[in-house]
Amino acid sequence: MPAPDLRYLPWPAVAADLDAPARLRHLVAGALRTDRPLAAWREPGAGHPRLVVARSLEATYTGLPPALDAEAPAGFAFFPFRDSDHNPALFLPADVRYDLAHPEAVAVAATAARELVPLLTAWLALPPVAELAWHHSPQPAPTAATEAEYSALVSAGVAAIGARAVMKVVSSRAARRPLPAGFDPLRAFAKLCDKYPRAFVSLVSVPGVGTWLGASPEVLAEVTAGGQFHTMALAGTQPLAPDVPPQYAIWRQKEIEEQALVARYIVNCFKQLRLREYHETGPRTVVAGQLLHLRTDFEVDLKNVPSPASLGTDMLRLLHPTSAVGGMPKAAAMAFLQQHEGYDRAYYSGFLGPVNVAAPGISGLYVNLRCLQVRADEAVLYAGTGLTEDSDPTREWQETEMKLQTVAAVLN
Ligand SMILES: C=C(O[C@@H]1C=C(C(=O)O)C=C[C@H]1O)C(=O)O
Repeated sequence: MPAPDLRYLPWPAVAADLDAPARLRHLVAGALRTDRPLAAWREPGAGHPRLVVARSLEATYTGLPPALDAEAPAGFAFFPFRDSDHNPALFLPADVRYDLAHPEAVAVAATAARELVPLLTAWLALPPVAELAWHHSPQPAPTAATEAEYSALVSAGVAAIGARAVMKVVSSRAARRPLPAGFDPLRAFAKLCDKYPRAFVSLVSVPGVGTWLGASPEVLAEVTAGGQFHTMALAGTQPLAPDVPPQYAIWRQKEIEEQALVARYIVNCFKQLRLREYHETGPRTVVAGQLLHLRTDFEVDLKNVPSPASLGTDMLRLLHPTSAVGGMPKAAAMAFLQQHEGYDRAYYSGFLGPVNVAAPGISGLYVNLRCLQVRADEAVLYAGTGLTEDSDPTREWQETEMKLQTVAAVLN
């Protein structure tokens, strides 16, 4: 159904014969050429991706996490682990939208139509280009930890837990890999969509910030068409064994405790909001690419809560960064990471996703995991592991190696 606040532009002659993905490329080329921020994503289980292009970089700067209610502006949130000048919190207003399920037109927000329709008409009329000029971060590439360095970080984490400075902390590292010749982020995005149908697959490119690709298994805060709020406690990792059905996976005490801490953290957030009416399902074993995790789902029927419009917003502000990516207690874990981790996570383990794009009142924010940053001549990949008192540095290194494989699939 056409929305009243959108104008639909038909494709000009140069794009008339292009198929839906080629039209996506054509729009992305125009956005990159005119230095506009863009985000493409494919929701878990969805058949088609969507794209938003923001009218300008300035329009994307936001000091706060997005509001998750039907009245809030439509757009795509791209939030760092820690908000800073280098890694600003962004919200790309959905000024230009393209849904590959409806490839016949491009939608422009009525509020931006006067400025954007003439510009968009001009870029869409240009001939399609072969090479796209992706945005790269001006920051130096982060230091990639060696196995010895990562082991020292894990040992420091275990010592901090032993000394009762923290209960849980999630250490992480960056890994640098050369980009294969002719690496094409849009093709990599399509490959991630095919390979990981149950992941939230994303490609974000913002001037002065850079280009990020990912396939996340973890919902941070979701508000569905049926009026449900959903979040999850995801933790514990083991490789998917080829001949063992996931429901037969056996978990060690360490993983069970680690995941239970994340679940408890979510319950505490509900308590802070004095919310008692929620459904908890799990923990159960779920598949994420070549890995298994333990997951508990939390569902709230927004019809049954006193302030349905603000629950999503309030929960998002309490949840990020969850103990699945930071630790517990939150402040102590964040202080530990700041002091010991030794690199800038940037947008890794932040969150991202659409707000009110599919329709007002529908949002899906995911934790930015299993992701990489595309730089001019290399990719930076990120992975972390939840530590408890029993963590073993060699195993934790291997776990990060396994997690890196998810997104490294596009570098082969
Ligand atoms: C931190 C990451 O993953 C998180 C940590 C997990 C763990 O410690 O087992 C599992 C899933 C995620 O919540 C990552 O993928 O980098």
